[in-house]
Amino acid sequence: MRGTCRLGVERERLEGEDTALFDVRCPRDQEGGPDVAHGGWTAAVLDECLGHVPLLHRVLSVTAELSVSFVKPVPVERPLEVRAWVERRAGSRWYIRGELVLLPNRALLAKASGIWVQRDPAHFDRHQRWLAEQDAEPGRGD
Ligand SMILES: CCCCCCCCCC(=O)SCCNC(=O)CCNC(=O)[C@H](O)C(C)(C)COP(=O)(O)OP(=O)(O)OC[C@H]1O[C@@H](n2cnc3c(N)ncnc32)[C@H](O)[C@@H]1OP(=O)(O)O
Repeated sequence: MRGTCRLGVERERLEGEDTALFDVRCPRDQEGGPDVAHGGWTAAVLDECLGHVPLLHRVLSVTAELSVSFVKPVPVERPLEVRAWVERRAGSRWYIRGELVLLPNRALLAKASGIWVQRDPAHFDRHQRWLAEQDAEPGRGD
């Protein structure tokens, strides 16, 4: 699959059944320090890539948990790669891990693990109904 996104994911592909690879480049406007990515970009791109693994299996899911280790500063505007793989599945829960590396040497820059929960397409309609209830009953809080 080819395309671009605002996070700088340029290409994604499955490698075997349970691993996906993504060509990534941190855009200059995601800079958090001189020539290095903001940590929020690193977390977001790992969320995006790891969360695409269920989608590549035609499963709609949302992030329930995400843990990121920032190993080294991430340079902007350099070719990077995210590798994401399924560690295990339990019912509707996908336990996924991933790594962000600098090409061409594959130096490890960040790693992540998280849980994605399968949802049906009504997930966002359900959210809108919940939001309408919140608006109708300000102060309820649940
Ligand atoms: C249809 C999918 C389309 C996929 C493509 C878009 C990908 C988007 C990728 C993302 O950006 S995900 C964004 C970051 N993640 C989230 O927004 C997830 C927010 N959390 C949840 O929706 C739930 O906590 C979660 C589904 C992860 C938990 O599922 P569980 O099975 O562990 O718990 P449960 O279903 O009991 O839901 C926990 C609470 O969330 C509530 N909930 C679940 N789905 C909801 C919903 N759709 N709208 C409103 N509330 C919802 C649920 O009622 C309950 O509330 P209470 O504790 O008050 O009882």
